Amino acid sequence: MKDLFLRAARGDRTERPPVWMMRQAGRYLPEYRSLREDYTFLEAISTPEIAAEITLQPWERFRPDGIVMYSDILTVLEPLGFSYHLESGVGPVVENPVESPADAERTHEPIDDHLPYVGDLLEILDEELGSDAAVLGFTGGPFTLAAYVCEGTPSRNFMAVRRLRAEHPDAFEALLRAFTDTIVDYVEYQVEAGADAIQLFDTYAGLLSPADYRRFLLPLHQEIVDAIDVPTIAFVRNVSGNLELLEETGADVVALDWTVDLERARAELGDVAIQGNLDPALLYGDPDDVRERTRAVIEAADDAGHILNLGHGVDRNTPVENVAAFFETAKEFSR
Ligand SMILES: Cc1c2[nH]c(c1CCC(=O)O)Cc1[nH]c(c(CCC(=O)O)c1C)Cc1[nH]c(c(CCC(=O)O)c1C)Cc1[nH]c(c(C)c1CCC(=O)O)C2
Repeated sequence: MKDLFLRAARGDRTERPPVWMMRQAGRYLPEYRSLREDYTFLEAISTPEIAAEITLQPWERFRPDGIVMYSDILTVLEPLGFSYHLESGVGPVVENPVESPADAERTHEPIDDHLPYVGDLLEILDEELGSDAAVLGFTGGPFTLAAYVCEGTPSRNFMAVRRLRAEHPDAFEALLRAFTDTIVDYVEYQVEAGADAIQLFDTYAGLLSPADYRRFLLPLHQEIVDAIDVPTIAFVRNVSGNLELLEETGADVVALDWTVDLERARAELGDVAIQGNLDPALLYGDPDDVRERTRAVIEAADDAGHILNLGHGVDRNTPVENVAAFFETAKEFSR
């Protein structure tokens, strides 16, 4: 329910935790795989009716409290003049990556000119779901997008952007600035189109040292959060030792990966709402274990607002029955 989702996002301890799952629309669902046979990824995300159908597939099965629009963080590359395509077995490939400091100096074209399909999708979802579920928009964060356009392909350690920070700190800052300006316009556009909440996925920002994070990135996260008039969720992986960096963004909800102990997080973070954090790999196990471990997450997060989620996206071959067990455990919980 939308109301339950929004109450928890604002920090209320709710009768049960609202629940959604990162990547809940996607490859673990047979109906998704079948629809994708007819469309490429970029066709699917840029055709509002198809994207809406995909977004609503998990809604039809599990009735989660939050529905995340089917899209990708890389769509904002287009207004900034980057081109990319999805290569099977590799992932998205940026055709004109950042290779020199001059490539980092960019201005963006209007969001509306490039991404009208995102607004159309949010409008369809808002109309379909009404008060039944919160519609979640999202954006990639400046560091994660910068990491991707410097590297050009998926990477384990994104050395190219970290090298840019060391060799050409001004260019590094200019690139983060260009993404932040684009992101601010993009999130305002999503809220206008009907998003009930926005998640900031700066997934890779934990690759920065805490000092660099604080210096280069935190003010930009704050700027993005400030621009959003609906509840915001901040997600960064691998920052378990520095959770205050997420709280200081000013986001309503701090999203945690599964390496964070929730009881410790509660103690460190006080009353801010938290989201997470079951290890997605546990969904390959026995359904009874999934239920037990999910209940343990709910109980550990007990004292203030909690939105139940995984610690990152659901993996592509996850048994649907375990996804169902996860959602059911949240819905059956009561306090
Ligand atoms: C770098 C990056 C990308 N995408 C993303 C990142 C940041 C890091 C992270 O949080 O994982 C994040 C992302 N990707 C997607 C979302 C939507 C939100 C959500 O569903 O929770 C978000 C927030 C959908 C998607 N993005 C993509 C899919 C899969 C599409 C398909 O193959 O059917 C989905 C559902 C494609 C994509 N897009 C990207 C990659 C690397 C891939 C391939 C992934 C893979 O092959 O496992 C770029």
